[in-house]
Amino acid sequence: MSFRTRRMVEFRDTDAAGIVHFSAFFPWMESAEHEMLRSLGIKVLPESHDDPSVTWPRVSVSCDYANVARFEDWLDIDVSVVKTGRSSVQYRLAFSRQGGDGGVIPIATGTIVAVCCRLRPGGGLEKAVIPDDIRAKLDAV
Ligand SMILES: CC(C)(COP(=O)(O)OP(=O)(O)OC[C@H]1O[C@@H](n2cnc3c(N)ncnc32)[C@H](O)[C@@H]1OP(=O)(O)O)[C@@H](O)C(=O)NCCC(=O)NCCSC(=O)c1cc(O)c2ccccc2c1O
Repeated sequence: MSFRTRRMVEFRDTDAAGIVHFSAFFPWMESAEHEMLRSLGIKVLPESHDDPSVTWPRVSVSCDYANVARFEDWLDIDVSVVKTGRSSVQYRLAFSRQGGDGGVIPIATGTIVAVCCRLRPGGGLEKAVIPDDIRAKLDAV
């Protein structure tokens, strides 16, 4: 199973060559991940340092590019959980668009590894085991 969302390519996402700049994919990857977490009822960020809920700093992010995308293209983003570890979760974010013939054109594939952490007073991060209820939700994606 995966979570699907969409983004339209805005003018600001494109470069002098008229195609989506490589860096534009990273905010889309992040906001698609957050949208998926919210859809599962998982808080993206604790409200305060006293809030016992967890936070998800990333330790690795990458993106591979297969085909170009252009201004006003609609991109489908399929978010899936590749694996959950003790504290880490690896997401795959597959970008694609519809071709003129109705086929699917792969555009890019991103990977994010986030680590479940609790916020320490003062703002430090402490790695934490992914809580069972959250793991069960993530493993279903
Ligand atoms: C996050 C840390 C506190 C972890 O510390 P520690 O060194 O103890 O971690 P480990 O080495 O034990 O690894 C934990 C866990 O992750 C796996 N892992 C680590 N590195 C990689 C990697 N490169 N690739 C793949 N996997 C990796 C490792 O195998 C372990 O897996 P287990 O499942 O076995 O436990 C510490 O690393 C730290 O503080 N790092 C800096 C984090 C940081 O500053 N990141 C950039 C900014 S974070 C950010 O931008 C951000 C964006 C968001 O969208 C957020 C959304 C919601 C909340 C927060 C967000 C956020 O902070």
